[in-house]
Amino acid sequence: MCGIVGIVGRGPVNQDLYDALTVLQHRGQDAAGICTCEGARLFLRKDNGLVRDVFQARHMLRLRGSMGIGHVRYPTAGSPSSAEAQPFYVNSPYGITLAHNGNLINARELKEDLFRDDLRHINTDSDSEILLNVLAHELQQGGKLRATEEDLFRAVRAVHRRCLGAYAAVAMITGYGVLGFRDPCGIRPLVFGRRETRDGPEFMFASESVALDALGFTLERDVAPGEAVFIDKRGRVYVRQCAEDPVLSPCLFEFVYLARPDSILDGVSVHKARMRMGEALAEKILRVWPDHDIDVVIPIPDTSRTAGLELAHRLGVKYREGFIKNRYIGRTFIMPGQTQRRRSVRQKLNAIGLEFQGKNVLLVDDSIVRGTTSGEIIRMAREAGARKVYFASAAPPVRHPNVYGIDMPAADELIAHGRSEEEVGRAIGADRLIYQDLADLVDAVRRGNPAIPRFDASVFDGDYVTGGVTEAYLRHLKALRSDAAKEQQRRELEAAADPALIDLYNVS
Ligand SMILES: O=P(O)(O)OC[C@H]1O[C@H](OP(=O)(O)OP(=O)(O)O)[C@H](O)[C@@H]1O
Ligand SMILES: NC(=O)CC[C@H](N)C(=O)O
Ligand SMILES: [Mg+2]
Repeated sequence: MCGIVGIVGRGPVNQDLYDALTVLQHRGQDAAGICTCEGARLFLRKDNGLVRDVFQARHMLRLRGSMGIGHVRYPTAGSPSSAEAQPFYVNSPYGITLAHNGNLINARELKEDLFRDDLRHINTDSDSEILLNVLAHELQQGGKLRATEEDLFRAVRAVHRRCLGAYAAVAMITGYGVLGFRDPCGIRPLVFGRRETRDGPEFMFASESVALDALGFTLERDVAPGEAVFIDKRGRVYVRQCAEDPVLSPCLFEFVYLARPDSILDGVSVHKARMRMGEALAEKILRVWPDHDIDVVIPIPDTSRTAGLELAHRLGVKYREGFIKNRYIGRTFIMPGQTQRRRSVRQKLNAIGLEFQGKNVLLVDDSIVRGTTSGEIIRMAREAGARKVYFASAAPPVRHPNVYGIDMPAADELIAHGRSEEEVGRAIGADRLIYQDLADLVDAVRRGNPAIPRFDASVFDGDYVTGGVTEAYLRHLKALRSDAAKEQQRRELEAAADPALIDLYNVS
């Protein structure tokens, strides 16, 4: 996932965009970018790094204008080069910049079509640059000097016809306004909100509602799957359903891990959904292991805390914070390489010995993906003197690659791939491992909004809601993005004398 934001304001928006990105930092730690618009002029600053490192005071001063978009990146396509940081820009027509969360499955075919039929050059390996150019091409088809909102909606309709995969996006049309749209399955989240000022209302799009809260915007609603919402620079809002058969199918993993607990996505409070996950997991433990001998429940910070607390409560067992997290180390799962992830777990978490000594502990995590965290943490619990180390996961086994914006490209990097639950338990070194059932996980989320017709649960069940995910595609993805392939990319980038950024003039 990545985090995206777009604001149409009444005064300068640079600080608000910056603040919103810091609140969305948990969705992407690799690169950050902001593009603002003043009159007919765009200002862009993007680079690799955390938000606080990418934007210095001198950049902020130059990001002028009362509308803009921003992005924090967690790459799922292309390379980690700063040239693939977002927003992306294309000059024709109108000067469009775009920030994207998700992943296009048919990026290869689209790139070929853009080159052969649409005569468009794509300069990077990022699927987001492709999405932008499809949108731009379709807008250009209108052949007008100035686009209307109808032209924008027509272009989004064509994007839906051509693009396959997950895309929640914000696009800024220079001097005109900001457009937010979501793929027909609504896999990745996108909300918009409003803030009243003396000069009139201001509007904001964001991946998660928490960014609206932080900036004093009131959540209006989620952008519906397939829908496009356009806010022009005067603050007029235009809304249109642009997909023929939209079916809301949000990614379950957003609720398990990706989103912040204080967000509300598609009407579901992430915090409450995680509490229900903990309850359901406790019920399962009581069902399959009624005579358990668990002395204490210990969550693995941060994400599993909410589920862990409820689980302990329902089991009637003590809950203790046995691991302390170094608050200056980010999320390990979304780090780019396995060596870095493994090292970071040890640096990030430290055990408080007395919570473990001589006890049978149940460690709880929200999910086990590559098994980096669980394996390391179980070792730490034993070193701290635990007698028995049990492990519970608030999500079912992750056995299939993700193709919709989470960087899990190769099945064989997932610890549960090709392994039974018992085998995973042995592989991570647990005395017993309990996984949530998929039906219980779905129920825990759906109870927050019973109107959600289905979820993308592909990492658990291998059923990809958009269709079109072939064996050949999965092989292609693995070849491009396995840990080994990424390591190679990283080395090549480092070796390049000047990984120059060929893009819109970048504020330096
Ligand atoms: O099996 P793995 O491949 O290790 O992935 C799963 C772990 O990674 C995530 O934690 P992370 O450190 O990213 O973030 P958090 O602090 O939000 O829990 C997640 O919460 C699990 O703990
Ligand atoms: N995680 C995401 O949403 C990634 C967006 C886009 N595919 C990129 O790699 O930059
Ligand atoms: Mg974690």
